[in-house]
Amino acid sequence: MTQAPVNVTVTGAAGQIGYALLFRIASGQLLGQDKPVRLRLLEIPQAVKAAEGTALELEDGAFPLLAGIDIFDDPKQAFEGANIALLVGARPRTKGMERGDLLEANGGIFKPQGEAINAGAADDIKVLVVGNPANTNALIAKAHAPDVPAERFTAMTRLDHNRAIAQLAKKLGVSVSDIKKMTIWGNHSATQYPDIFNAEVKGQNAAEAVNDREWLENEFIPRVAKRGAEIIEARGASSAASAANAAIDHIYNWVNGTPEGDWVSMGVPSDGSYGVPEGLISSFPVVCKNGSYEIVQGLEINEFSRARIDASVAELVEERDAVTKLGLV
Ligand SMILES: NC(=O)C1=CN([C@@H]2O[C@H](COP(=O)(O)OP(=O)(O)OC[C@H]3O[C@@H](n4cnc5c(N)ncnc54)[C@H](O)[C@@H]3O)[C@@H](O)[C@H]2O)C=CC1
Ligand SMILES: O=C([O-])CC(=O)C(=O)O
Repeated sequence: MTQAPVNVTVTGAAGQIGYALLFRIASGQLLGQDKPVRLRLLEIPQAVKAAEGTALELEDGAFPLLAGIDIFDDPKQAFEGANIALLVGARPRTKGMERGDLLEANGGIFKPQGEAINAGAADDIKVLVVGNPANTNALIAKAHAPDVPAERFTAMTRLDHNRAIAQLAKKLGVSVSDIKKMTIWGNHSATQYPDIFNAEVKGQNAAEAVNDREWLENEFIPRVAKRGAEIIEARGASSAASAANAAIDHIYNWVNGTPEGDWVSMGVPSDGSYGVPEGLISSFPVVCKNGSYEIVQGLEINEFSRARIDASVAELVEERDAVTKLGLV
């Protein structure tokens, strides 16, 4: 081992994403093959035993980069010294639950977690919220961590980004690595907007390469935006390994940078770019370098894109207003 272990806190560690995620973190895929990690797992008391079972399996992996595993049911302890926090555990929507109930139940999780991050995380903390509704949960956590720079709170739209690349590659019969500069705008929800007007395929504009408005509007956009539901329908459970994969991609790029000539999508606090109200956690194209990110500036937004970005951002404003009313931000 070449350096001190990085503390990685993972919430919802006993869940299905947690099971797919932890082994990849332990194997060095989250941060890089030269970076040892110490896992700090947070679960609700009823699920601590299951998390302990996963920890036994992690031990059995004999991962050279895994420096230790601690399991907690108290957020204050779990986030102590955290350098990276993956907030996966959330309250899922259950039958008969209204949107307001869901936001309130998640407020009960993300408020104390934000406070715990504020109180005890390391100065270089980077937070990724995966648990849904991811953008607004990130907004709640950020609101309760006033001492942490706001830009350290991000929400996951990388799964949507990866889904969009895969669908576009399939349509054009090219490799996923031929596609660059994909963007997801807005909320991680069915209103999200996957933008191919600014994407490139082998250096050519992707919208021109596709040249099929009917496919774009009626297949590609709804397919990507509703892919979560399609997976649930097929699998009987929501995306787990692909979500874990996207979380790995998100943090890996944030820490190690994005490749030259490309960008990724991240839900980040808006600085007002592209008319998105400041402070909202919305998905943007970002370039990462030296452990930080910047929103890509100067992209052309045509009328078609503008209407879709505005619709998704309007939904984010509604969610923010709802949690403001509940006193959660
Ligand atoms: N942003 C994205 O692209 C995606 C987000 N998701 C979301 O990720 C979340 C997790 O998904 P799964 O792992 O499939 O769910 P799961 O239900 O299998 O696991 C969630 C785990 O979180 C734990 N948990 C609940 N409250 C907690 C708390 N206060 N502190 C710590 N742990 C807590 C539960 O005990 C459970 O073990 C869900 O909200 C899901 O909707 C899923 C796929 C993609
Ligand atoms: O749709 C869901 O419940 C899970 C999710 O966020 C996704 O797969 O994008």
